[in-house]
Amino acid sequence: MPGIFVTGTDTGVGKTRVAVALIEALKAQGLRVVGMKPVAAGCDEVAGEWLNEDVARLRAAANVAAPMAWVNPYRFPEPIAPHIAAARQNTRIELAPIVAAYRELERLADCVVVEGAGGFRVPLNEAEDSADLAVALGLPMVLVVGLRLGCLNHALLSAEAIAARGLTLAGWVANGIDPIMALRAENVRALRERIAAPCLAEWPWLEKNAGEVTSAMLDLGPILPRFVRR
Ligand SMILES: Nc1ncnc2c1ncn2[C@@H]1O[C@H](COP(=O)(O)OP(=O)(O)OP(=O)(O)O)[C@@H](O)[C@H]1O
Ligand SMILES: C[C@H](N)[C@H](N)CCCCCC(=O)O
Ligand SMILES: [Mg+2]
Repeated sequence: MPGIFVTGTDTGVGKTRVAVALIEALKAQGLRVVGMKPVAAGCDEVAGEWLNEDVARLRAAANVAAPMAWVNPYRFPEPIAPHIAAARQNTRIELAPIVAAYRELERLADCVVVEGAGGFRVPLNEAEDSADLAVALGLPMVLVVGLRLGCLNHALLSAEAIAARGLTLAGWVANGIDPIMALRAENVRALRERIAAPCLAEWPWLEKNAGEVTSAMLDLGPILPRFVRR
């Protein structure tokens, strides 16, 4: 059964929010959904274990329980570039165990929502990057665009790179991460005119206490057929 790979124009652009919203929206369709964060850099120590906040949020949103080793095969304490974080722990991130963990999750659920680390070309080891992981998993992509000055270039480069790898951009989300961005609507329009894939959501800047996103905040319509059993 299929999954979806959530990437972004950068780190800190709202990928986890979108991944959680996708999980919520897919659950609302009656599907069994699990999240996956293959590589997480930046952990808190909880009861002697390293725990990453994104991983905790994806697990909390899922309606399928899965072992931590499958949901998050690689975790590193420092919130830094993953290949550097791995090297500093004398580890090398390998794609094969991630793909194997994904296959296990695929067996458990109707849909696996995978959140990448940072943007599409973030290195994972000296030779491979997040784009190679997306290709190895062969998943359709959702691109989260963090709306701020500079995002037009980052979004169009990301969309081009996704296409260049032969991957499908299933949709994108315009996420208002800058509360005082000038002419936000005009910028979103510029992206709508240039990105062929559907815009699944346009989110304003949300106050810290606005709570978690809900399934209602995402238009799953254009990508739902990918998640319905034939
Ligand atoms: N629409 C929004 N309005 C206000 N704040 C937002 C919005 N979207 C995301 N944020 C905030 O921006 C920060 C980054 O969001 P998030 O953690 O989802 O990004 P990310 O792309 O998953 O980052 P990472 O690369 O670390 O996984 C968080 O503090 C989040 O609450
Ligand atoms: C620590 C952070 N929140 C992410 N997990 C990793 C972001 C890596 C970005 C690397 C880069 O593009 O320069
Ligand atoms: Mg995240």
